[in-house]
Amino acid sequence: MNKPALNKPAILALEDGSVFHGTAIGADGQTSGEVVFNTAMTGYQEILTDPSYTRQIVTLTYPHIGNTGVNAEDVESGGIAAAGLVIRDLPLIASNFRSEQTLSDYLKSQNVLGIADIDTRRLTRILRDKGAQKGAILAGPDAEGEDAVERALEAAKAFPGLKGMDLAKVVSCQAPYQWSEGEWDLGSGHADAPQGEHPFHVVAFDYGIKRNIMRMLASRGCRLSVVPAQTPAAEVLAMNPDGVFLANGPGDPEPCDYAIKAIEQLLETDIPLFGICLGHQLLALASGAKTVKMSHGHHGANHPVQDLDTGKVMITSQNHGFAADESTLPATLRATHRSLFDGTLQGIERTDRPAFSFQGHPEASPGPRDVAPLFDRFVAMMQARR
Ligand SMILES: NC(=O)CC[C@H](N)C(=O)O
Repeated sequence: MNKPALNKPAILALEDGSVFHGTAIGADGQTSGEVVFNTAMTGYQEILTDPSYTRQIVTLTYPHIGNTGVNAEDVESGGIAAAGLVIRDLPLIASNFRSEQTLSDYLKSQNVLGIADIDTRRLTRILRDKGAQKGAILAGPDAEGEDAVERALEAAKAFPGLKGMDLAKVVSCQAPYQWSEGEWDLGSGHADAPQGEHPFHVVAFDYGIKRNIMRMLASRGCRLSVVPAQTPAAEVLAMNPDGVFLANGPGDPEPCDYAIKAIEQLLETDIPLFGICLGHQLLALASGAKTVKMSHGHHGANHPVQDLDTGKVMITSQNHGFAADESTLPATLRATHRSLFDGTLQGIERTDRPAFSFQGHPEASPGPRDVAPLFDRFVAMMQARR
């Protein structure tokens, strides 16, 4: 059974003074972070393990979360990265042929807090109207006692906020590694992708990289060397890459000066560059544009994004709270995509060399695949340079 037997209390408090009382479904204790809502109807496991959610507490607008349990194959990184989970209802039973553990047990085993049985519609309306909020969850014994609400509110207000926070270097790998696993398949799972005689050597900066991005590159004939976020450009060039990939990642892109400097230097070469999410924002910054903090960001799996050249609309998965500011693009950058929700810049390319980037990202197995052609484009750029 999924339901906590003892109905342990949990409290969620926001910086604006809002308080929600619910049930603890994960670890006991206290957590704080920026509270954001995600509108995806599926993929809670990919969301929780996306390193870009570091220091964020995620509430899912879809009411039933946990139905399909969790499994070892669908993780996007080594474990849960989100600072906490907020849901309406945890179903009684987790049922799926791939399920290995319940969501509740998974949260507990990773020492991550979760709160259920709260009005996530009320919460989402607050976040939509006031913007992402600093927040805190208290769960279990911490949520008991007369002063529990006061402590929760204090913890919420004490969170410093993500603006100015450099988290890429915090979540990045500490040493380089190789990646060869390809995209998931029902029969073979995550087998190593077959590589031709001359695979493209891609050096990927790990700012908080999601595994499925690496899989999509590997499945397109790339041999990946993943390097820590603070690796200098000279070290990357010494690895003789066919292309360089700039990963997604958490936090504010602006303070990542080491990354911006390395990208500036790589932009002086003719090596193709491809960036996603944080990597997109860093390419913009390294090219002379600016980034801004959005009010509640984009977090979901069905965001329409328009290709400005063809007019075609892609359905994309999104998770970002910062954005490259289109009004600051220098002459060397061209806008290629925009959000059809709110007009936010979603894609750019350099006009003077092979480099481009995109704000949305690919999800693991069930997610939208409209971004796949961007990966093909990167491979075509590397092919053209050979
Ligand atoms: N998914 C990402 O890479 C997010 C980038 C950045 N941390 C943001 O919130 O905008």
